[in-house]
Amino acid sequence: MKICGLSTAADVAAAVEAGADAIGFVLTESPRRVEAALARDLAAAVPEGVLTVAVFREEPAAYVREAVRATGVRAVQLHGNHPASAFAELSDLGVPLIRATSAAAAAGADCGDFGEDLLLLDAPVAGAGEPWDWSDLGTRPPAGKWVLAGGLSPANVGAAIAVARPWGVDVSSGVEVRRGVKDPALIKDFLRAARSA
Ligand SMILES: O=C(O)c1ccccc1NCC(=O)[C@H](O)[C@H](O)COP(=O)(O)O
Repeated sequence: MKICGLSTAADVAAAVEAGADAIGFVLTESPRRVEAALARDLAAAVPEGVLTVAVFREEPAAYVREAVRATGVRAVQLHGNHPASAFAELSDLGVPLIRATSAAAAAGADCGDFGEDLLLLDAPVAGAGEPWDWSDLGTRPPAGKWVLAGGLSPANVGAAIAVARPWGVDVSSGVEVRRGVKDPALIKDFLRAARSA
């Protein structure tokens, strides 16, 4: 269970306390973008058992590499149309690589096709809070570890898990009161609903 787009110490603490398995910091253009120095400080307060993830779109490998070094995050999530070589280029970082892609663009994809450690199937626009039709995934799931994202919320995550049977779930907009502003109560509700699904 990953909570993405965190930008304050209070929200990070709320996510950790409520049982998040992973926490995402957006280091690409977004209303949720955080500077590397802030991501470093927030990540430093996260216990080892919770995975910290740096989220990028199509920045060059050198930028990703430097951001990982500067922030100390323990996983990388790449959105966009990356070729397999982009993952190969980052494999020596020694952190899990997450391939985040629009499910529509990646029909029939399996985790590992591009050398990634985790496949994240998202809505066409990342971070927009738009649900999509994930019902087919229950009958034709990707092989390996995959995460459902895009328009999830405390209200729909239970039904989404029941239908799509993902390995994990990821949320951003659905635990916000407005774009970029998280609500600790919604984070708690989301994790409780996902856990009991
Ligand atoms: O959050 C963003 O603004 C963002 C911008 C660019 C690339 C990725 C971004 N977010 C990535 C995420 O992991 C989101 O949690 C995921 O797309 C689901 O978002 P939402 O539909 O808002 O729950």
